[in-house]
Amino acid sequence: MAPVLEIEGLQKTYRSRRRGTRRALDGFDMVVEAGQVHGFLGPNGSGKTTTLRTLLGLIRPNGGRMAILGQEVPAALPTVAGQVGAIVESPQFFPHFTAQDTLSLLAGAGGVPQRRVAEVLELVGLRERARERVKAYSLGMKQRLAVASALLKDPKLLILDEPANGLDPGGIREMRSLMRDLASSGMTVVLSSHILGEVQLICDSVTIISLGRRVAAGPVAEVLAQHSGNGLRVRLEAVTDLPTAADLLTRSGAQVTPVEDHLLVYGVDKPATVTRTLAGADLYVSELAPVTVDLESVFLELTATAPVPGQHRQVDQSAVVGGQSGASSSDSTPGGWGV
Ligand SMILES: Nc1ncnc2c1ncn2[C@@H]1O[C@H](COP(=O)(O)OP(=O)(O)OP(=O)(O)O)[C@@H](O)[C@H]1O
Repeated sequence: MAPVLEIEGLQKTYRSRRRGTRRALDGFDMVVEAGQVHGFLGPNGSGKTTTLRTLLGLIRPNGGRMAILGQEVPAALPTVAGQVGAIVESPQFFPHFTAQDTLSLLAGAGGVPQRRVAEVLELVGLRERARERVKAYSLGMKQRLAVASALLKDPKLLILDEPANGLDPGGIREMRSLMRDLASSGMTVVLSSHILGEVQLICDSVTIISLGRRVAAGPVAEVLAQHSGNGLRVRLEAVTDLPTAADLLTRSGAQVTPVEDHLLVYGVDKPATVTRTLAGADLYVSELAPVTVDLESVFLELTATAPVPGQHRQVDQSAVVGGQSGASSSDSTPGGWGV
């Protein structure tokens, strides 16, 4: 079966008189298989929104190819649009409309049966507040309404840019179970997020983008395993023996980093090498465990965005190409992608 989403070698360069030429996507690749919840991760300015907007036909790319549900886009967008629900950037709603009216209007415009309105209000937890005006909604309630609008047409592919934005912890948990339920019902969900602990809990697979290029992709467990580095955490019965142990292991060829009450040991062929080396010097191991990494540390390593003490990281990830281009920035189409 063809992947639900396929992007190959996507290029996007923004040109503007004032800001010059900036490369936002530099040969970006992404594949999402059916029925997955897929996390799309990257630092600020790395090209996530540009990718999603390009995919939805809101921006013209400079190169590469994209396919949704096996059909090349943007050419096939009129055919596949009915099967894609998306929220990219905060959608704007009429403040004086209620959620019920907003969704009824969108359903009417999109040829969706009105009974679906009640279904999606229930799904996102807004049923009891559906008859209040949107202007009285909190940020999290507006976010739920946005998700409801993207779900109206019961899409095969749901694309959400920062769906947990503004949600309280309970809301984040509800959004997590909603995403999982949608995926179990056969929907494919692509979500961009900066809440990496959440992504690790929700997502089956991830793509990490940095500087407009893919730097990691695959099932979450595989991405974590590839970056665990086969390290070992070593504790000894006596903390005072740690310097001696570090010295011994280093001399046997391992890379050793002392961390408070234990050692991180890399570059040994098997755990038994550590125990044998240390036992030979009457040093006894009280704990020997593989170093586990989380998505956040993999992300920080791959995107080189870990905080450095005393430095203020500058946010922009995209590369400036040459100087002022003189070309106009007319390649962006305004508008959203509701029903
Ligand atoms: N319309 C535009 N004109 C010029 N440059 C743009 C435009 N839109 C985005 N960019 C630039 O392209 C780069 C990628 O931006 P993009 O919005 O895709 O990043 P992002 O990964 O979604 O970031 P964030 O996590 O902050 O939402 C940034 O340097 C941004 O300033």
